[in-house]
Amino acid sequence: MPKCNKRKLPITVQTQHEGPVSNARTPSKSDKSRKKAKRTLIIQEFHTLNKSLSSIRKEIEHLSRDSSKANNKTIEQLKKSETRTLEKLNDLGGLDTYQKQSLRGQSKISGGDTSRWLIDLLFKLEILPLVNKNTKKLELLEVGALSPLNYSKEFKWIKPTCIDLNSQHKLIIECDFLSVPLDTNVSKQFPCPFDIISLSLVVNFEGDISKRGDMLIHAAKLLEPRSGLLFFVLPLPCISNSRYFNENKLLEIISSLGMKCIAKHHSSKLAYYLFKVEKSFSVSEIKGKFPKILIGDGSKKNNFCIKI
Ligand SMILES: C[S@@+](CC[C@H](N)C(=O)[O-])C[C@H]1O[C@@H](n2cnc3c(N)ncnc32)[C@H](O)[C@@H]1O
Repeated sequence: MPKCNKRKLPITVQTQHEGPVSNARTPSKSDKSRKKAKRTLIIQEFHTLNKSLSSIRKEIEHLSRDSSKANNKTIEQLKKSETRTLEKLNDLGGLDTYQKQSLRGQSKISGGDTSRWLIDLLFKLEILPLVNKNTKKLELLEVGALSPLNYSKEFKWIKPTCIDLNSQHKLIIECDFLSVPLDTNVSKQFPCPFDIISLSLVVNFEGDISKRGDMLIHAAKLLEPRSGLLFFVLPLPCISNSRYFNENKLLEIISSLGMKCIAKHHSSKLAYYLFKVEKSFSVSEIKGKFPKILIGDGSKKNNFCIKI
């Protein structure tokens, strides 16, 4: 059974332990908010460094195609920046620490485990519960799973396949979503097509804007034709405050991938969507249709984008 190709992690993973936990007293409210602020800072810093690393590596790749002297000098400088960025990521504790901080903060920072929004919706849409005992369980692919138990209350109806670039549990398959094979015969680990794919706070984690587009394309291809559901969550500022992206652009991309939005919700921090597959699409027809172009400028805006 071919194993899913592991993507090289951008960092040498090195776990940093938090300071000793004192049992002497119950943590006060200010202790908790200090910890929460620290967690948020680590997560934000990790995202920023990860994004810089992606841009630096893309630039090196681009310049390496032309081996002029001037380019060689710039490449050398870029490689130094790459090393410095990797060192900073290492100092933060790497992807492992980022994930542990994200997991601890899942209920607070993300405003709750996002899977609960999906589950409530599946009940509202009468997709759950599965009333007929003989009905096959829903095959769900959870990408970027920090715990294999997010759907434990629904195990009688839902069969999750959990993956992550850096697995935190033996039930989470360590692999890159983009290498999940489309054909079940290639690997029994992945029972595609899937009824549901969860891309919750994963696409914004990827620093390369073209790979973000590739993730949406891959999700659309892996879903059950005409009924598959894509659960998609982004931090709200990605669609509400970006120079290059907004909800209209997201929905245009989704529509060109043959899907339509059947539900959405904006919390104070996150934008939740449920997209449903309606028809097939051709990758060659949509490639190049969604470039990075300025939608609206402003000093307080961010640069989030998804490119196809
Ligand atoms: C913010 S964290 C976890 C998000 C979690 N799903 C949630 O909703 O709270 C993002 C996770 O996505 C994982 N990830 C990012 N890109 C991935 C990819 N291409 N394949 C698999 N996992 C990926 C990262 O390793 C990280 O653990």
